[in-house]
This record gives sequence, structure tokens and C-alpha cells, in this order.
Amino acid sequence: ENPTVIIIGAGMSGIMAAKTLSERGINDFLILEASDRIGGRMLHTNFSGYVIEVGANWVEGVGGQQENPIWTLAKKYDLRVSYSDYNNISANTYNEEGELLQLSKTKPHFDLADASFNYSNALSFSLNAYSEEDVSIATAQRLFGVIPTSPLDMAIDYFYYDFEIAEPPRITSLKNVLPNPTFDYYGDSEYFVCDKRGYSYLPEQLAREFLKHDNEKFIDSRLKLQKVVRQIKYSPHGVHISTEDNSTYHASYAILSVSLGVLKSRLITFKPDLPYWKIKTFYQFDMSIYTKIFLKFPYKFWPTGPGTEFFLYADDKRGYYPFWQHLENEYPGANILFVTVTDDEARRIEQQSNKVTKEEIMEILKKLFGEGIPEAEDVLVPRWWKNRFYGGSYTNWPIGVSGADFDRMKVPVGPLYFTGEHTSEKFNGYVHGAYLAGIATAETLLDCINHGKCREVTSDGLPWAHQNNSQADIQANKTCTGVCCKDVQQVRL
Ligand SMILES: Cc1cc2nc3c(=O)[nH]c(=O)nc-3n(C[C@H](O)[C@H](O)[C@H](O)COP(=O)(O)OP(=O)(O)OC[C@H]3O[C@@H](n4cnc5c(N)ncnc54)[C@H](O)[C@@H]3O)c2cc1C
Repeated sequence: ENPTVIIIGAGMSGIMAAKTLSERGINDFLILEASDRIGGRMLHTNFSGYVIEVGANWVEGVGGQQENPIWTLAKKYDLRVSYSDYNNISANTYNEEGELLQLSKTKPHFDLADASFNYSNALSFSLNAYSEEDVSIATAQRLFGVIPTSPLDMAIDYFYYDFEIAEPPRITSLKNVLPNPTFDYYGDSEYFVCDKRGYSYLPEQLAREFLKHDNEKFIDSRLKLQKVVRQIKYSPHGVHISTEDNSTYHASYAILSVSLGVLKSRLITFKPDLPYWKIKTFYQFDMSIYTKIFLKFPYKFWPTGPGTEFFLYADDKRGYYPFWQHLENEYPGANILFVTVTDDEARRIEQQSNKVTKEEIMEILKKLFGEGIPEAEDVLVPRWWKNRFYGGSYTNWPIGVSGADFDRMKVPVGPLYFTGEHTSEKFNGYVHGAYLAGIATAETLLDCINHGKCREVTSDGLPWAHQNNSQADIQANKTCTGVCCKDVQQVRL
């Protein structure tokens, strides 16, 4: 039968949207998920006998005044985690020749990066306080007076920025990315998930709270797996959704939780086309690529013990296999290393064979640990960018996108509601962002269904409530930039 709401995607945000609807009395919903599982970018696999996380790995932002809701869940479900201590990275840094650098050599460079980072955070506050225009993080570094150019400084710079946000400082918004609200709100600590059940155990458990299941699997007809949505027809009367296997579904509303990478692609066509302002916003925002390449060796040849978990390699080329981690703390005896690459390097690596990638990696490891090291027995190279259900790893806020632009990301278009990590203004890119976005989008829709409070937008896609303008200002059409405030249309007709 025709449900009230169809939710597209069963990642963290889609599950939270459905759960929120269910808790608030809307039980006639349908979840259409392209893959054969719940969790989306929370994805684990078995690699040489060990469960590793191919997608989201850390609960990020722990130990602050407010508790990260994902940390609350991790505790509730007793998720196995390991504290990530990055403090010793300056003692584990190798130069371009593969030489382990003395702390006395690296410390001044890390101290300078720290000072630059603090300056950039302070500058961001002042830009925000005075509503000044946004600049990139790289511009802040120039204003500070230090631009990382040596291999060592570029590697440290990579560790400070790219390793977290997966894109370089020159394209990242200072105003919206620093200080990172995740650490600002929830605390500085990060915990690495290393649980046999996988990180996706959390969205699965959340789904079990409202979907029928037996011990093994979900048996609720409202969850349909392997349903790839290809077309959405929408009108004031509702939505008609077609999937790749030629099924069609009808509902009054749809919540799209697919990634920004999918929205940028042509996987789903809309009839009529989405408005220009909506599509432009999707294209303006960045879907970054963050790739963890796992390698299994017959024995370990890298340092282990306290303070060795992470190491940095400073190649001449910025971002060339820079950040490494061993899994001895989590899985003693696993003999697994992984290296993280992002952005252009991740894109390049996705397009070459695993054999070539392995050769490139072995060349670096031989430089660091000697020619006598054994060959990797197994290598895993995830391809998030090429995967049509993701089109990248997670979003990053680039310069040139204002808060008003961002509001257009989540604003509904008629009966189509949007959720997902990319719609979380403060926590985009994170699991907790997806979790909170799912709840927020469902609540917006509930306001419309239950109270007739449906979002109004201007013809330019700005939510009507966006500007806290006085009525007089609105009438004088003063404070709306580039948009006529009077030109309001009720999208849900
Ligand atoms: C490599 C990597 C590392 C990360 N590391 C971290 C980390 O350490 N900590 C952290 O907090 N976050 C991390 N993240 C980000 C985090 O995983 C995401 O922010 C979060 O999981 C996104 O959830 P979502 O529900 O918004 O989207 P998704 O998880 O992408 O869910 C969307 C769902 O829609 C489905 N779908 C797509 N297209 C269609 C279609 N046409 N029809 C039907 N269904 C469709 C997808 O299969 C998917 O299940 C990482 C992500 C990646 C990829």
C-alpha cells in the first residue's frame, strides 16, 4: 500500500529519520536501500582474518562538556574501541629519504604548525564575529606568515588538515571548518572502532528498535534492500519512485538520505528537474575522498609498543602515502598496517591497479625500514569515489559556500526532504552529523504532516525563516542578498 513516507537509503541518517518517524506515530513508511545491508558508509569487512572498517572508523569528539550521541551509543552497545593517541607523532616522523627524524628536529616544525593552527582558529572567530568574508585555511596560514613548503612541513600540514577533512587547506573554508565544531562541542578525543560486529552494529541496533527482526536478520517488509532508486517523479500530490528492477512505489513524501556524491551524479533523475538553486548547491559543496589502504604482512618490521601507533612520511610530493597506522594495539599479532590517502592521490590510486599501488607502497616501506622487509601478502584498496552508491567518502566545506548557500542543501523541494551527513551544518562529514541530520529532517517533515508547518522557501531556495529579518526589512526588501524576499512561494502547495 502507499506509505506516507519513503526513505531512500539505510545509512545512519536514513535509519534515524525512519526511527524518529516511527517514534512519533508515522509507521507507514518504506525504506529503499540500494545495497544488501544497513549502514552505508559504516562498512566493515574481513581482511586476512580480522574485521577492519573500510569506511567510518572513529567515534570523533569525545570527552567534552556535551556527549557525542554516537559515544552514548558506543557505550550502550559496548562497542570495542581503542583510544587514538596522536601526541607522539612528532617522534615518529620520517623524512623523504626514509630517515626517522630526531624529536629535536621535528618539534620546532610541529610547534610552528600548532601556532599557525591556533592563529587560524582565532582568525575564524573574528571573521565570524564581524561577519567578514570567508577565506581559505591557506589564506589564514599566509596571514600567519608561514606557508608549509618543505616535505616535512607539508607532511605536518597534511596531518593537521587533510587527515581530518580529506581536502587541502587551500580549498577549505576557514569560517566553517575551524574551529572544528565536532571537537569544540564534544571534546578532543577520538576512539578507533575495532569491534568484530563492526561500527555498523550501531545503526543496525537502532533499526532493531523499530523494525521487525529475528536474531539473524530483518524481516520487516518496510525495509527493502537491493532497491536502487533511479527516478523520482514529484508533484504537490506526492512522489512516484522507480527502482532499477522496474518496481514503482508511491508516497506522499520522500526523504532522500543518499550521499552528496550520489546527488551530484546522475544515478537518480528527478521529474521535474530539481530547481537550479538546489542543484547548484550540490555542485558547490565538496564530496571528498578519504581512502585507507590496508596491508597484511607475514611479520611486523615497524616499531610497536607505546606511542608508535601512528607514523608520518614526508615525501617531496604532498599527500603521497603520508599517514600510517599499525593495528598492533587493536589486534596484536595481526601484522596489519594501513596508510591513508586523500583527494587527488586517492582519486589517482582508485584508478590504478592494486598491483601498482602495492608496488608504490612497498617502495616507500623499503625506504623506511630497509630492503629486507617482506612483501605484503594481501592489500585492500577501497574505492569510495568510483562506487556509484557513494561517489566519495564524506563532505568538506569549501570556500565560496556561505551559510545561506548551505541552507539550500537541506531545504525541502515540494514533497522531497533531504537528509544525510551533508545536511548537518555543524557536523557534516561525521557519523554523528548523519545521526543528528536524520532526526532533524524527520522532525521538519513531522511539522509539515502534523501541524501543516511546511517549509516555505524564496524563489532562490532560501528558507523563509533563514534571515532573522524584521517584517519592515522584509517589506523594504533590504537584508536579502541576491533574492527578493517578497517573492515567496509555498513549496508544498
Ligand atoms: C572512508 C571513510 C572514512 C570515514 N571516517 C569517519 C570516521 O572515522 N568518523 C566519522 O564520524 N565519520 C567518518 N566517515 C563519515 C561517515 O561514514 C558518514 O558521515 C556517515 O556514515 C554518512 O551517513 P549517511 O546516512 O549520511 O550516508 P550513507 O551512509 O552514505 O547512507 C546513504 C545510503 O543510501 C544508499 N543509496 C545510495 N544511492 C541509492 C539509491 N539510488 N537508491 C537507494 N539507496 C541508495 C547507500 O547505499 C547508503 O546505504 C567516513 C566515511 C568514509 C567513507
